[in-house]
Amino acid sequence: MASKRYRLEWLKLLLGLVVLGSYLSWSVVERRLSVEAQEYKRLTAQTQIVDNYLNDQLAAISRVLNIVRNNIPDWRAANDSMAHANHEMEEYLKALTDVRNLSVYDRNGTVIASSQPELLHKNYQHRAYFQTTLNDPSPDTLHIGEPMLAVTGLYVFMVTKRIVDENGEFDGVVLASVDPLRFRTTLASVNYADDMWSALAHSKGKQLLMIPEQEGQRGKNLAQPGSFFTRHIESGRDTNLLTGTVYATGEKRVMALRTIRPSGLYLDEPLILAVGRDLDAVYKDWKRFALTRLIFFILISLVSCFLMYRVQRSKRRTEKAKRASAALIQQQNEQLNALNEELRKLAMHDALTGVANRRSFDERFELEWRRCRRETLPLAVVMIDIDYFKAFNDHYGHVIGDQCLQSVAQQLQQYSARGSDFVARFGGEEFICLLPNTDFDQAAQYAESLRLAIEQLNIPHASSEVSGRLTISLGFAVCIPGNDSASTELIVKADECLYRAKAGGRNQAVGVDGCGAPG
Ligand SMILES: Nc1nc2c(ncn2[C@@H]2O[C@H](COP(=O)(O)OP(=O)(O)OP(=O)(O)O)[C@@H](O)[C@H]2O)c(=O)[nH]1
Repeated sequence: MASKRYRLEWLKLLLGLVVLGSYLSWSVVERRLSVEAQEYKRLTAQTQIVDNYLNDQLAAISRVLNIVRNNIPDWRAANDSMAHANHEMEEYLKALTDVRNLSVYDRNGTVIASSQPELLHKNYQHRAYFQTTLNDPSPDTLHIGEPMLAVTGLYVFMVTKRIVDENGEFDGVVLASVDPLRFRTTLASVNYADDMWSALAHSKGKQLLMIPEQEGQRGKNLAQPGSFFTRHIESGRDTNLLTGTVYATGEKRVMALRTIRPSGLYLDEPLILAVGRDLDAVYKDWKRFALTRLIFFILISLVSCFLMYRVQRSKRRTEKAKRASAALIQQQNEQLNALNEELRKLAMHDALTGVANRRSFDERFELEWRRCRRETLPLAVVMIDIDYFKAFNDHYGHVIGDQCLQSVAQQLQQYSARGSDFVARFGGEEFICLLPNTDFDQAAQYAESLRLAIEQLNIPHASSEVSGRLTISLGFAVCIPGNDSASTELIVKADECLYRAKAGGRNQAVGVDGCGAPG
């Protein structure tokens, strides 16, 4: 029962810990989702900033290229070897912060005008950007050339537009050479944490710039299987939030990727922007949060289990002590009861002969007196005295005398076989028998049977004057009990009869019925 209660307590504790654990787990998951959502939101916002900036820049470049293209007929007509054109393009260049030079190529790829005079008359027909522009019939397309290593050792990319003559035929290329390093400040401005970097790549995969700059990153081809770049391109979406390993650096990152494709411009190849954070850094605080929750949970579990164990152990000990003391009390009670019983027996029995003592007789006599009075039944009292017992003692000694008393008592007890008959030692060598519901004749018969029974014991009594063996004299009285004072009278009468039996020669029984004379 107790162990069931203890098990129930453990079950309750376990249930409490499960609830607490669930709550803590939920709070940890919820915190992670919130961190994730917040980080994704911020990263997306950062790419938007760069997108806006590049939109403006590309739109400005497109507008300037259009202006240059529109001015070409006038510049040609001026017949000053495009000196005026070079000068104007230098002025336009000042408005374009990200552009290193503006040039005009004729249909054969030779520079006929440029903001950078040393490029004049050089031929770039073999360049991919020239060929791409040549092969695209649309004059509205803004061509974004693949990044290429410039003579300066820096990666640049060419933004070009096709020039057409009055017949719509290809007549050259207007070009802006864009220096991606000029985007450095903008890219750096979106890196709001130390672990961040942002990067810009051409849609064919070549990386233009990574901020903060890392060795060997510029010009790297990102179009590799499984790279963030490839996953973004393959998704077909303009924006993506991806986590995984960065192809270019091998770091674990969360990256926001965006295709830069300004509306209103007809770009043949967009730019791809990536802004990302180190995953460990993003979840650093969250990990600490999760760890503290875990430690808290483990501590609570350990402490509560330990306390439960201690409390139950102490309860068990108390219960055990209680049980032990209850058993002890019970044992002591039993001993006490046995002792009381012993005392009661001692108090009510004669120590030498084992039959009831005088006190016990008095109680019993009173009880039987009342009962017989109530039921109007006769009650007989027989007084028994051993003949010449003093002489017996003198002759055989007191030890044999005691044994003799025991034998007589036993014999009397045996001959008082009725359940209601009662034998007691009255004092010294005197015994008394109480016989309820016994009339005079029955009492006389009983007294005689006792006398004979003692005779039959055949106890030698060499000093007896009536016989060679032990004999007894008996006096009995019988009456139907009346008032209480008559009870003493009944015993007195039995004693008187005994006296008469002694006087009459001993070894005989003398009785009296009620208040009549002895018979
Ligand atoms: N051994 C022994 N003797 C006892 C005990 N109680 C009483 N007596 C003896 O019993 C004797 C009684 O003697 P008396 O009263 O003179 O009577 P009696 O010698 O029996 O003579 P009658 O009764 O006249 O036949 C005394 O000597 C007591 O000492 C007892 O417990 N043990």
